[in-house]
Amino acid sequence: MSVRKHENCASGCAGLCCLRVDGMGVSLGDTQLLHDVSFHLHCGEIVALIGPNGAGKSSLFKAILGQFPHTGAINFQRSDGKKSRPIIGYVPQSPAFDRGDPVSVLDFFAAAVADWPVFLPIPAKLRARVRDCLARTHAEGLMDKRVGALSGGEVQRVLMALALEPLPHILILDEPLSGVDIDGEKQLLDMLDEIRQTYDLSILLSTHDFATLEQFADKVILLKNTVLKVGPPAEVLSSPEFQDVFHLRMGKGGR
Ligand SMILES: Nc1ncnc2c1ncn2[C@@H]1O[C@H](COP(=O)(O)OP(=O)(O)OP(=O)(O)O)[C@@H](O)[C@H]1O
Repeated sequence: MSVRKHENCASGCAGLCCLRVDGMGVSLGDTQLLHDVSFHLHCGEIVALIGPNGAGKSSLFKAILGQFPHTGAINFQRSDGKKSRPIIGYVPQSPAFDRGDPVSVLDFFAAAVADWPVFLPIPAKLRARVRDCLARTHAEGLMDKRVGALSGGEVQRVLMALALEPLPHILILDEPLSGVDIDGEKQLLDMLDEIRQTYDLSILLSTHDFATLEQFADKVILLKNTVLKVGPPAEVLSSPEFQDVFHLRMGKGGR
């Protein structure tokens, strides 16, 4: 299922490792949010991070982004085998625009990618660049819409387009499916698959929507302050760890 074009990755993980987290811990003040977190994100993979509220999913993302201090190691393996800082595209949890916000998607995007003041007319060249960026997530038709008038799915497509400029090595999405209806969810998941194939990047996302995991995720990480289980969706969803964390009582016949 995965598109793995980085055959030349030098070492570890059968030469396909993209992001490697080893024994990572995160503490804020006296509170330890994460401990002994280890996992690999392979090139071209879509990996879903699941866990109950407060499990530390957003904190894990923030540590990878360098926003939270951490212990342990977070390494990125480039396709030429060297270690370096990756470009990471990030869409935070529940970003919302004020419903009355008069700023257009074009204005918002131009301000974000080119520091262009919203009160100045946007030159044709910048407009074309914004259109091209939005086209990566099929959101170019939203360019002249007010950001406050976007649906949940449309907000995600615009913010994902922003996270893809410049094209990152890793795309991190914090609960991209929340606030998105069933049709929008299908569109977003199809788009994620298209993005990873087109741009050859790895995607790490958190979700509480377990029903769709088998459709799109190559691998699932079950987190509750540490990694409890990693594996293909079906394996994690049927694991005792998953049942314990979500207080499920399964009969002998499973589901
Ligand atoms: N900046 C912060 N300062 C102090 N505690 C924090 C901070 N950010 C998160 N926490 C705490 O860390 C714990 C993990 O929070 P986090 O947001 O990472 O969990 P989560 O798995 O993303 O939860 P949810 O599924 O509800 O979004 C929570 O108890 C939270 O209160």
